Amino acid sequence: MHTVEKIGGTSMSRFEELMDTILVGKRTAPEELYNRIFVVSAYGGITNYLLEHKKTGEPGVYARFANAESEEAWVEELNNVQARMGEINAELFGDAEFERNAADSFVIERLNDVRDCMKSLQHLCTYGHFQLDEHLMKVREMLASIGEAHSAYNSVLALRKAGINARFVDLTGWHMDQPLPFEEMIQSQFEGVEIDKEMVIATGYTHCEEGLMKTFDRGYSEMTFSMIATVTGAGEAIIHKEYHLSSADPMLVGTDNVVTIGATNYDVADQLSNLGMEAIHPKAAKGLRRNGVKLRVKNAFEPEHEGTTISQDYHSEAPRVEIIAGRKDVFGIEIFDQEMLGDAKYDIEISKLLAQLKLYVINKDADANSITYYVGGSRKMVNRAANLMENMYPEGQIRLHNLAIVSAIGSHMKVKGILARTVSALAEADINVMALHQSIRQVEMQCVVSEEDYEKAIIALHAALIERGIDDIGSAA
Ligand SMILES: Nc1ncnc2c1ncn2[C@@H]1O[C@H](COP(=O)(O)OP(=O)(O)O)[C@@H](O)[C@H]1O
Ligand SMILES: N[C@@H](CC(=O)OP(=O)(O)O)C(=O)O
Repeated sequence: MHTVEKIGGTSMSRFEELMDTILVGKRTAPEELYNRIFVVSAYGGITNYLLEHKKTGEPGVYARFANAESEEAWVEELNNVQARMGEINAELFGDAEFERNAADSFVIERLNDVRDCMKSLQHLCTYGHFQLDEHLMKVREMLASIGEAHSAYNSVLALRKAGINARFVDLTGWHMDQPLPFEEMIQSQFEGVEIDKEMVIATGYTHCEEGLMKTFDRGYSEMTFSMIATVTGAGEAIIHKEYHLSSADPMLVGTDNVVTIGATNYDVADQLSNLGMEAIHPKAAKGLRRNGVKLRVKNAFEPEHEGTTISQDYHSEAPRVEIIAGRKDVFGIEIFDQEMLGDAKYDIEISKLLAQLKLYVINKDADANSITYYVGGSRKMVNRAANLMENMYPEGQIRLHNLAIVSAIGSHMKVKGILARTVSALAEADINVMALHQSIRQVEMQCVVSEEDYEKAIIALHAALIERGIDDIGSAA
């Protein structure tokens, strides 16, 4: 039985180490090397430059093109991407002339194609019969796909150079006549692949009728990964990350202080992804669950470690907080209006507006005459939302706050006193809790703090709720 294994962008940026761990290492026998399909993401940061920064919304090539900035602005950004890709190729292949030339020519060709398409489109849209808006999604898809084509193609070059029978499965549909539905596209591209004799490196991007970005947006490589696992009937699906899935971000709390999560469930994974830390794309989990494919998250650089199994029915036996997660760069958009009392229209209209502006609502809270939306996105879009809200509700007062959300998450937290312990840990660290959310399901407790308190709050919560533990808290609520 084979496995399907996804390698995230952060890990792809440490490719040489991957060769020694999950890709080749000490494996020599075909049964050790093959029967593994790898699905790769673009190198860390590349999709941000091609589209826009995933968290801050800072514009990349796509955003500059879509915002109708001058041609120079997006062309310059595209040239920067080309230069960055060239640097990655140089770092990876150094003096290996054949591979380096092949890698450079590959990306230059694709970037030239997309540059030509975008210029032609811009020209076409100077005629009133053609509207840029109608074609933007295609441009977005095309640009995104280059990130994954680049990293997959390079991986095959490096593996072949090391004597591995590697095969490039290009799902980007470049020069394809007609897009196929998602599942069919994967089926067709895997026809004739001999997984027991070839190490497949597939692009995390799939060109398909539905539009991968349109349907799933960022983090889409996990959708490709999940579809490949179900279509090819994998025994196990593995996500390789830079660290073990840990009790908090090891970069923030320190690798020695965090503990590795041995097992968790999809509910916890969804809370993480709502905060932007994608243990697994929520929609990708669905396909795997339905088809009974086992899922595991592993540290790409510690291949011997079992990692974390994710299942539907895992629940911690003892009540405890399992993960401290959070998000910086959160904007609180607050509207106060005395007319609001008892009128549901405000919330409906503002939610619609925020969705139109593609601002991601992480959470919201309300009292009698105010609602605050906690959103992620670019400052520019948040300002636009605030201006539009001012026009919609001239009597209302709109305020923006720079915030962070810190959250304690667990599969079994329905116990008395746990919320009090969370809040007092922050108070003891001299952090003001500006808002607090706990839903009745009690899978997470979110504390809204000022942006500058983010790191301090994560460290304080981890120390109080995980390092010191909550053993003395017991009875179920
Ligand atoms: N609870 C956590 N466990 C592990 N890593 C975390 C956690 N929270 C945040 N991170 C951070 O996530 C970063 C990116 O992880 P990863 O998922 O490998 O990226 P990618 O999306 O590129 O696959 C890591 O560098 C780590 O600092
Ligand atoms: N590179 C894409 C797709 C993806 O899934 O990436 P990652 O596995 O690095 O989150 C993105 O940034 O959205």
